[in-house]
This record gives sequence, structure tokens and C-alpha cells, in this order.
Amino acid sequence: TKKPKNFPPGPPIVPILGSIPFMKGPTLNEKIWSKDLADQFGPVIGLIMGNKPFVMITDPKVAKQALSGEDLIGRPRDPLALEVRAQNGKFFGLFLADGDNWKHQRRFTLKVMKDIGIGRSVSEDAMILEADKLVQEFDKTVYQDLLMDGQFNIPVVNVLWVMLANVRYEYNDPEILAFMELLRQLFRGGGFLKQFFGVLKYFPNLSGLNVRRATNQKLRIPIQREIDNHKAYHKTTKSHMNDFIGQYLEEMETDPMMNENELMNICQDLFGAGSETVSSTLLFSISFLTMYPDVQDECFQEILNLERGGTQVSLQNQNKFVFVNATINEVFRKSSLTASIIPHRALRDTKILDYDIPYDTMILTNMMLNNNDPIYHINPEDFNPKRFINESQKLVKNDVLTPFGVGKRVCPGESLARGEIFIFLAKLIRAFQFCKPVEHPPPNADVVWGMARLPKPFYVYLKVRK
Ligand code: HEM
Repeated sequence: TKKPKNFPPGPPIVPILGSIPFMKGPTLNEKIWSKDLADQFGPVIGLIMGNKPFVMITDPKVAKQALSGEDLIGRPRDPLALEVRAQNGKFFGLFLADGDNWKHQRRFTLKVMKDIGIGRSVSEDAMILEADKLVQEFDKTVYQDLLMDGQFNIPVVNVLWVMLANVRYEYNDPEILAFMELLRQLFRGGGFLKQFFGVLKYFPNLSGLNVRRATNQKLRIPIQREIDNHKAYHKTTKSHMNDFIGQYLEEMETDPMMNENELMNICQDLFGAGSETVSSTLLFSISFLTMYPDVQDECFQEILNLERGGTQVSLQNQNKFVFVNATINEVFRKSSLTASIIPHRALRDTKILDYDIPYDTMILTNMMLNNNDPIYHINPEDFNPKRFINESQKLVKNDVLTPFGVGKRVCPGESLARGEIFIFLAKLIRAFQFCKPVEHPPPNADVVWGMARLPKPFYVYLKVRK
């Protein structure tokens, strides 16, 4: 184990464990995202994890600049993911792949998602339908302590199913319940940091590799069925359905880079990246609204005032709900659901500032630190949506808050996620008052680490709004 030449400053290293013994914090996650490391070594930190060079960027401007170029947009070849998702050592789809093929698949996915995901009413209708159904579900559990845990999972995954395959499931359908459970297992049980220790793949039970493999196989079954249904539809009608799978199959007829294997991997990635993230953000939102009833009341008043003026909750009207959107931003900031981008990889020898970054180095950012830094956010410990509203009552962007990442790999689902979170929340806040539970401790936005920082289950007490 050796540090590369002119590598960014960082703690000393020892064989096998690299920098780990010199990083403070009880768990690996806390060590890596710690303020202590940034205080000691500055905006770009060079670490060795296992035997791999790894760079943590803690300055948001440096991160933005580094990630907007082409050199640092690869994905690490995670030895565990290679066992589960690769074929002949190659990744397909969006999340794990890089190179020309990834670019091509990503461009097509963004185009179709813009068309059907947010541009057309298909997804908006789905969001509104699911939000209304959710209100009906919550209505059954008012005036009692309610455990908030999985309530958003199926509504959120249904919006994805509509976009991808024009199907939706009832909330008690055993198949969707099983599907959602698999997604949760992958997301909650996952984490980037295991990949530093490739040796884990030789202990498939201990490392969870066997479970991941089985989960991955099961997840593909309903997706494959929908792909087959779409192919059968095309056989009989000679036309393609107007959803993601339909559009992709149509593209396959003329574009040799598109194939069914990529399609399957993209669908897996969209479900994997677009379900637990959105449902967890909604859970965090409910917990913050319960902890800060004044903020909740101000959201409610805004929704009510706009409703009285004839403005309904819709994607088209989303920007008019300034306070609700500011509240969602504040939830992103305070929860730091995404503490970092997903790990990137240097595709060639390159530089960050004046430091040398060798080919294959893994890159992470520290968005969680930036979210809580008084340089970028006044009184960061406060939950204060007004920080995102200017004197003319317009929503202001703070460039440091980047829950969806920045640069060439920025999350392709941002608009969809923001739209969905807005519609679900606005409808729920209009219908219910979320109060502290009577017989349980109040929510406190506690987290558990998986692929992201996820909310622990908590209790609330719902009252009906007139
Ligand atoms: C609150 C919701 C969400 C948050 C906070 C979030 C955040 C992120 C972040 C930080 C990244 C990594 C960016 C990078 O590596 O530089 C990412 C990637 C990704 N997200 Fe999201 N996301 C959310 C929802 C969604 C949704 C709804 C979808 C799709 C339906 C989605 C699909 C993806 C995909 C496919 C990638 C990988 C893109 C690539 O590597 O090219 N995400 N997301």
C-alpha cells in the first residue's frame, strides 16, 4: 500500500486498512463523512481504503468543477456489484456503467423521461391518483398514533411502473409488496463502502452477496414479464406502447446500441434509484413537519390560499407553491439523505486543483458537511425554509444544496422526484395535520445508513384538516 505521488493531503496509512485507523468516528460512514477530516486536510483529501486510492472533495465549488469535466465521471468497478450485475465483467444500464454505451443509454433515458416522465400528463395523473389514494389510506388511521415506515413505498413505485410500463398495482397486491421489499433490501442493505474490501466476495454469506444475487434475480421477474407483454402487444398491433419500455423497444429497431439487456438494466436502475430515495424523502418531510408545526401551518396556509384563488396542486402550478418547495429544499438540506454523490472513478490520470489523481481513483463528495456548514447556510442547525425565499417571495437556489449531485452524472430523476414529492406532500398537508404522537416519543429525524441516509421509523398522530 503506497500513496500515489502528489496525491492530495490525508491521514497516514498502514498496510491492508490504509487510512482507516487514522480517521475518527465509530463507523466507516461516520469516519469518511466526518468534519474532522475536512478540518484537518482541507478541500480535497487523499485517502487509501483497503489498498485503493480514494479522494474526498469537501469544497462544493471544487466538486462542481471536478465533476463537470469528462475525467471523473466513471463508476468504480465495485467487486461485489460485479458479481451481481455484470455480464462478462461489463456493466450495463445507467447506475454502474460508464463509457460511450452509458452515455448513449443515458441520453435516450433522459429524453424519454422528459417526454413521458414529466412532460406528459401520464406521470402527473399517476402522481395525483397515488396521492389521492394515499390520503384515503391515511384517513383510516386518524386520531391514533401511526407508525410511519413503509406507507410511501407502493405509491412511489407505482408512479415508476406507470412511467415504465403503464401498469399500477393495488396497495395490498402481494406481488408489488414483495417487489417493494426487494428494492428496500437492496437499498437499505447496500452501501458504497463495502467495495473497498473486494475480499468480501469470497465470503458470500457473510458479505450479503448471496442475498443480493437472489434479490436481484427476483427483481428482474416482473420487469421481464412487462417487457414480454410489450413485445406481444407489438406483435399483434404492429405499434409500440407510449411508455418507457415501448419507446425503448421501438428505438431498438433502428439503433444497434440499444438492446434488451440494456433495457432490463435501465429498468432495474430506475426502480433502484427512484423508489427508496423518494419515499424516504417523504418520510423525512413528515417527520420535520411534525417537529416544526409552524412550518407545517405555513405550508398549509399557502396551499389553502392558492386553492381559494383557484390554483390546484399540479405540476404546472408547482412553482407557485413557494413555501412548500422551500420546505422540501430544507428537508433535503437537513436530512442529507444523499450525504455524497454515488462514487465516481477517474477515467484517466487527471488533476483536482494542483493534485495528481491517478487513473481508477474513486471520488466522493461531502454534501452532508456542506449542508451543515455556517459558511453556506446561516444558522445551519435551524429548520428554516425561509432561507430559500428572497424578499420578492421567490424561491432562491443555493448552489451548495445539491441533493441530486452535479455535473455529467447528475441524477436523471430530479424533476420527476421533485414533482412527485411536491404533489404527495401538498395533498397530504392539505388533508391532515401531522401532530406529535400521544403514546410514543416524538419524531427526531434519526437516520440509518444504507445506500443513503434513511429515516428510522417514527410515530405521528393525524388530525383531519377541514
Ligand atoms: C429524492 C430523490 C432522489 C435523490 C435525492 C437522488 C439523488 C441522486 C444522486 C445524488 C445521484 C448520483 C449522482 C452522481 O453520481 O454524480 C443519483 C443518480 C441517479 N438517480 Fe437519483 N435521486 C433521486 C430520485 C431519483 C428518481 C426518481 C430516479 C428515477 C426514476 C432516479 C434515478 C437515478 C439514476 C438512474 C441515477 C444514476 C445516473 C447515472 O449514473 O448516470 N433518482 N440520484
